[in-house]
Amino acid sequence: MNVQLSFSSEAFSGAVKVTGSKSESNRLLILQALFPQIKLANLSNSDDTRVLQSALASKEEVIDIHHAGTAMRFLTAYFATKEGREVVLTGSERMQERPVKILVEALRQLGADIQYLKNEGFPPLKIVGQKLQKSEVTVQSNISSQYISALMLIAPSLPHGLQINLDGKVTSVPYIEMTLRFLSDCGINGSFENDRIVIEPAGNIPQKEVLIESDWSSASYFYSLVALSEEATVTISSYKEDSYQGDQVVAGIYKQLGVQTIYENDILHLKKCDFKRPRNLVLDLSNSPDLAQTIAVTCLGLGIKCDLTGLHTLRIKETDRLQALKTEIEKLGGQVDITADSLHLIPVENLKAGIKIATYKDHRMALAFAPLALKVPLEIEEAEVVSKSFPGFWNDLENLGFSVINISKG
Ligand SMILES: O=C(O)C1=C[C@@H](OP(=O)(O)O)[C@@H](O)[C@H](O)C1
Ligand SMILES: C=C(OP(=O)(O)O)C(=O)O
Repeated sequence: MNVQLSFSSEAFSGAVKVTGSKSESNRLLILQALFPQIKLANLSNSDDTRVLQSALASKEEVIDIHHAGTAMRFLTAYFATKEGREVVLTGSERMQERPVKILVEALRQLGADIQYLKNEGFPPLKIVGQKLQKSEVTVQSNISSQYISALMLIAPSLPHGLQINLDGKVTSVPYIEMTLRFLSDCGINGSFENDRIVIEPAGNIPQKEVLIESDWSSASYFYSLVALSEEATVTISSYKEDSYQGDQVVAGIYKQLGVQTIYENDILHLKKCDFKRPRNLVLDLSNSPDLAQTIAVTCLGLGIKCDLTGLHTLRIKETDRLQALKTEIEKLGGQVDITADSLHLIPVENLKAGIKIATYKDHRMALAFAPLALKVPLEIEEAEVVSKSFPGFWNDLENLGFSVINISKG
């Protein structure tokens, strides 16, 4: 499905209920599988959460988690501890190119039995569950925090808990902190100081209901919409000021781009306001990599230069996001230079109209470029990709007054 997007006016208002955070949901589903006394509310309706949930319920030998990176990494650790269970964990073509070796090596240090079925270091994996007895592991920490969260999530179920020694500069730190906070909320003691994480074995975990906050990465697309509008107020729910999600920094970043955030109970009011246009927006996004595409596209739409650094993880996500951004922004007339870990954008005064944006099976390409329709009509290819994190997105855009026309490919 391709969609043609346009907007008749640059002024709009409306309210949107955003689904639960997929990062929070996927951590809590693993914890719930280990400790069934945990109950969850406002679970994400994203594909990535659905595949994880059905994988946990599955009795099949082959489990396909499609494009879901957290599901791949968290389930690798989870099944490695399931004594007596044998599974083959596989995923989409792209998932079979996303590295998992660091995690597999770490689990093997603990005594896990995991074999690569195709290419060394990549899914599919054959996992034969074992009783893991060791209590200390060293893991390379500059490639993906998901490996570390995966180890932390199984840690309380190990007989002696786990000490995780982090080797190298730690990336995507807020996601590790989120994992630690949920462990603590569930009554599990742990600490994360410098290059060491310690998680104690779970004692008697009390009954616990956890309310999952809505997704801040998804919220970023509404920040972009408001920033690109002439005048807009969008109300999104359900959020909290003391979020566990690192992508909450979007509120501070978009303040510089003319979006005011007002917290009212669990509702966020995003309001277009006067602002002093930065000449060049300079940001290190190593703690919030999923915001990079949103911010680059907003800057393109506002005609603001930007220098984004800390993007070393972007090349191994759903697609090579640095290359994908460069290709699509250049189609619209902008100029982009990329390195292994940075992106430099020089915007263009008049964006080219009617461009087809390719999405490379990456939900965030579709989600990030859609708000640009406030500035120029455009087409998003394979628009259904948004369901990886945000299935209701196109409906929500229509409710805000966008014209979203489903057209056939070509
Ligand atoms: O733990 C998580 O929920 C995530 C961690 C991040 O990945 P990396 O640590 O690989 O950057 C992020 O990009 C991803 O969308 C979700
Ligand atoms: C990188 C992402 O997800 P994952 O790594 O879990 O596939 C994402 O949602 O942007």
